[in-house]
Amino acid sequence: MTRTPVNVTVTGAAGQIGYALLFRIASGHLLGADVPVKLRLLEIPQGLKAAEGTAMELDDAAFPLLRGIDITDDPNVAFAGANVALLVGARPRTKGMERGDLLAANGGIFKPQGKAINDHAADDIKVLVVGNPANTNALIAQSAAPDVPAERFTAMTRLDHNRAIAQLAKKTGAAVSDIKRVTIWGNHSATQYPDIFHAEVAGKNAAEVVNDEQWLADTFIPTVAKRGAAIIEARGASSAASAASAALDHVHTWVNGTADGDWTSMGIVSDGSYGVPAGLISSFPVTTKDGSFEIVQGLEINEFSRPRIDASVKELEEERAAVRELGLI
Ligand SMILES: NC(=O)C1=CN([C@@H]2O[C@H](COP(=O)(O)OP(=O)(O)OC[C@H]3O[C@@H](n4cnc5c(N)ncnc54)[C@H](O)[C@@H]3O)[C@@H](O)[C@H]2O)C=CC1
Ligand SMILES: O=C([O-])CC(=O)C(=O)O
Repeated sequence: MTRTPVNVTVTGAAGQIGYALLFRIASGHLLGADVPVKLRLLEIPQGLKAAEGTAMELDDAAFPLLRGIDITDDPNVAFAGANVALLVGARPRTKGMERGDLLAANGGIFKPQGKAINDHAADDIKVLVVGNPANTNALIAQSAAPDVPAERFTAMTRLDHNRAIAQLAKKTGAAVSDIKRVTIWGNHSATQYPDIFHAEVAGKNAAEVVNDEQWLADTFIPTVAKRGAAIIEARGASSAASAASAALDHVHTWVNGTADGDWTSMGIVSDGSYGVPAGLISSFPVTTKDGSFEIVQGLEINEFSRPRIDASVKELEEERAAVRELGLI
């Protein structure tokens, strides 16, 4: 194989998502089965030993696509020449803690990382922020990287998107693969709005197939929006393998494109579409092609959806005000 390896930087590499993520990146699930990768693992000093253990296991798996692993606690080294950066390292939410509580704890991590990306990453860098609060952490990193096009900084709502597909498939008895055009709007938090009014189940409008607004309001939306908390309650730890899987989906779709007739959900810098104030990193329906994406335009937002989108966007505005106050943007 003559292809130049793609440099993939993963922060929080010794954490539980990192452990579920790295082996699948190395086996080709991030970029494709024919794309060699070099991994850069960024950890805090206390995490370096565990990251070294994971790197030993990666060696032991003898992945043909894996062309090297570097481990460091220096963001300037970790992001040097990076083509893809997965910003996972952060403090996970624990029982009873809301994402707002995490702003101050995690915000400080993302500013220096954004600056290191600005100064050292490759020109085609694509960034996915997974660490919570993901949208606002992405905003902090993006604000610290004025030389990188703002649209290269994205936040993960693909797990919410996938959760919404799974719940809709269960309700309708359809296969997951028959569900298209689900949208997550707003923040990756309990205020997010999973929207099925434009979605399809086996080619039919999903809201019409379900035909049960009470189920939408009282079951579907809260189940999807609070799924993270439900997993923590059940598992005693936050989602890890499903989060890793969604991170792979997010980047794979960004790089390789959405299927015809379908779209995905990504937290991206708003251009003002759908009344979301420009500059906020908010989740939208997007199509992707050749490594770039566009917001799906022209969707009618009905009376059920409008206040729900607005509520999540308001929360994002509050988070932005809070990190401004903390001097993080
Ligand atoms: N956007 C989403 O859909 C989801 C986001 N998450 C978030 O992902 C993040 C990671 O989750 P887990 O892997 O379960 O947490 P974890 O606690 O198992 O691992 C986090 C790792 O990050 C490392 N770390 C902390 N600060 C760092 C820094 N400045 N640089 C590099 N590494 C650093 C820690 O040492 C630790 O190894 C959490 O914020 C969690 O809330 C989790 C699930 C879904
Ligand atoms: O709720 C959490 O802290 C983890 C998370 O983001 C999710 O599972 O969606």
